[in-house]
Amino acid sequence: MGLRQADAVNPGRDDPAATAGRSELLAEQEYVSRVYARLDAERERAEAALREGPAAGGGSAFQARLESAVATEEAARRLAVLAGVEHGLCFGRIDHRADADGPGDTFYIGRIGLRDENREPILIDWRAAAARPFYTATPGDPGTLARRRHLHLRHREVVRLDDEVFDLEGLDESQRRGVVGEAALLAALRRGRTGRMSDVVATIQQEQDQVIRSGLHGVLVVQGGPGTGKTVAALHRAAYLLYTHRDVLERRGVLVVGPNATFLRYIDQVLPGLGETDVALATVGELYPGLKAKATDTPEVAVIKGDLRMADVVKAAVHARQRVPEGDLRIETEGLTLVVDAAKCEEIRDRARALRLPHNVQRRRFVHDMLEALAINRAEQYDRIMDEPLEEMARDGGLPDWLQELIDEAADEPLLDETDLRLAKEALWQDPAVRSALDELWPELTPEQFLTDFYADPDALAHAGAQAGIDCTPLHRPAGAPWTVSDVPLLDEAAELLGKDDSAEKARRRAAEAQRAREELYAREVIQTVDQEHSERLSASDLLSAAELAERHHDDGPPLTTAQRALADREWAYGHVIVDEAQELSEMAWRTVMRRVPTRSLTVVGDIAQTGSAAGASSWGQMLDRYVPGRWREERLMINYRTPAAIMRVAADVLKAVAPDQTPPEPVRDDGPPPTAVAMPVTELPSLVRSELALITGGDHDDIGGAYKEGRLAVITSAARHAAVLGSLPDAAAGATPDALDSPVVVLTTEEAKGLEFDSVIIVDPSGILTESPKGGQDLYVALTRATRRLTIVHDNDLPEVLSSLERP
Ligand SMILES: Nc1ncnc2c1ncn2[C@@H]1O[C@H](COP(=O)(O)OP(=O)(O)OP(=O)(O)O)[C@@H](O)[C@H]1O
Repeated sequence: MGLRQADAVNPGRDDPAATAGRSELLAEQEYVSRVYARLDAERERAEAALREGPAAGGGSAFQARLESAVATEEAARRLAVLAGVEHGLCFGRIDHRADADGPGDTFYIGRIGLRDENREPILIDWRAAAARPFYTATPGDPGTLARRRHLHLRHREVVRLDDEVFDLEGLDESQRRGVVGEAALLAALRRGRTGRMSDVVATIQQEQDQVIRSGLHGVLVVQGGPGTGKTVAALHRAAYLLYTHRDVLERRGVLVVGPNATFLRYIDQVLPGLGETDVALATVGELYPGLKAKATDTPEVAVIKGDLRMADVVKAAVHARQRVPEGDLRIETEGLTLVVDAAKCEEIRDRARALRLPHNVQRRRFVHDMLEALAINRAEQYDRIMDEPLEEMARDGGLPDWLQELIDEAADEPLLDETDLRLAKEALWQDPAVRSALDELWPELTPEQFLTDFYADPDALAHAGAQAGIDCTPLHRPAGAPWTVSDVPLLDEAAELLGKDDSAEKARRRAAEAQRAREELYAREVIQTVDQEHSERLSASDLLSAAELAERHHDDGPPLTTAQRALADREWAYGHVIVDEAQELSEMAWRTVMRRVPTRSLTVVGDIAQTGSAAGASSWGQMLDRYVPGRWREERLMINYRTPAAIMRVAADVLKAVAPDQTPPEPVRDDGPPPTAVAMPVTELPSLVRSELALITGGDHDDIGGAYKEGRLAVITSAARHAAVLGSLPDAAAGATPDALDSPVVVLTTEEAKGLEFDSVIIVDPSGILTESPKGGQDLYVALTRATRRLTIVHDNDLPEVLSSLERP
């Protein structure tokens, strides 16, 4: 790992090393204060820009409004970035070795880059190439570094320094005396948990750095056991990619897909702390705009809904909504029976289908052709009615020559000319009987209506299932049932196949586009002007393209961020997508995700050994080869930063039993007490929870429902015991709700605990967890690896064999 614990600090007052340490601290404090002063100056400048808008100048009112929009957005964004980086702004320093040309360079590394009044860099952004040695140097391969220093800050005060000296020869005498501190990583890992993930920008490890800085293009799989920092590395990767490819990604956006809302809340502070405030976060259940599906299906139903064959099922079911009548179409209206014969109906349907457009767009052709057939039939019937008196006259004594001539002339003309036909069709479309007959045959459908109807119709389920070779009968459910997470990929599939009849919208947009093209040209000129006027600020063109600016100017109301606009648009194509806990996604969920990133620029983060969903992945190739055959690359993370070694040994026993081909990660921590197993009834949980809480929060708290800043405990239970556990801990938070993270004690199922971590974990009913799902072994492995400090297993004298190595008090 390349980390070396440095010498003990806090020696006596007269100790020369202590004196050197103090002066070193003072020197660093001076530098850090300068950096914060620059941050303050930048903030003041952004605030002033926000207050005052652009400097008054010539130009039209339109130009003034555009300038104001650019300046305001730039200032607001800059302010958000500057506010997010206050904590631990400057955390590192690297000293390059001196060489023949003179002393080596020194750089300070921070969350963002800053320059002094003379435009000289005083803080290097951690993502810049010049900062990379801070993360990659090891004692074995220090590159050109002589020393790496971690600066620990409390608010704006430098409280400790940790040094790793790679080359004592390369340091001068005063620098040698200044070697102080202990390894920063271990200090970071020992911190109490707060219910929110922190960034690790100061202590990124080499293998993680490789993941973070891997190229933008293609699919990168990050496979690693629990606690290896997959999530945290993926989030730093998002920040790195935005920094390095801002031109593409700021416009197209970056999406992070996580397993549930709690998890997203757990990670939502990491990116702002890294200076990135505009990344879209969503669960699979939120990928269909307008819906926040949280409910889950039974494993049997989830497996069916996640099966790739469901794409064919949806297609067959949409096809089944494009019907023709059993025989001829007959519609009673205006005292007539309008008729379109069966062959014509089929011809019309087939012609609409042949367009190979979405259902709702094809419907326009179907309706159009049907109305035409009906109009002609109506005209023919009227014609016959008109002809009847003439026929009678002809029978009774013949027609006068002039009338016969008129009739012969009319016979050569079509029954309806173009205008007659259009008017007739419009009139028929207003006729409720006609409209309902055509709606019945080829209805206009929203994805929600389509899927609701489909689930509620056993015949439709059986028919579409048979066509795709999968039994869909278990999907039957009444209309009005809540949407589940597994429904979302099916809604998305349906949305693709149904499409929207947006002809009216398109016409409006075409007119608007012409107007916008003119505005865009104008905006481009304004951007150039603003760039020149504020050249030392962030360039306006860095932030906004002319098209975007014109579009924003055009809209009323506050401008939306890229992330907001992307999340509201089902057809948005992201510049990069990160999928966390990706092993849980079904084949159908992958289809939904891939649709959102046509460039296939993805980071896929997960652990095949932790797959809990029966519809999830058993290998990465199973899910990815379909989209990028043989073209995805894999990085493996092997070190566990979360779980102490004693706990990890127990987890490894479980992994060996359920997935012998998987290797558990190597724990970096070897502290904390061994995990224990206690046989006791659930009713005794409160006293155990209380004593555990006292240990992780400092001993003076006894309020399970109160809020502590640090120290979190989770009770992870089988579904069978869930209600009983909750009953015995009425003050604890429950379930995967975002608020649960603020509570010191939370009760979770294994599914809900995925991706999270707690100082102390109590697992209730391990036998139940093992046996109640086909992936029970994986679920138990996940539960065992959530603890950062303490683990207790509560059982009913039925400890599974695989946990037999646990200590029993
Ligand atoms: N380089 C690092 N420096 C400090 N802390 C780290 C580092 N890497 C990981 N951690 C910490 O280790 C813990 C586990 O990280 P993370 O949740 O990203 O792991 P994971 O691989 O996603 O785990 P799981 O698969 O169990 O969800 C977190 O508290 C994280 O902050």
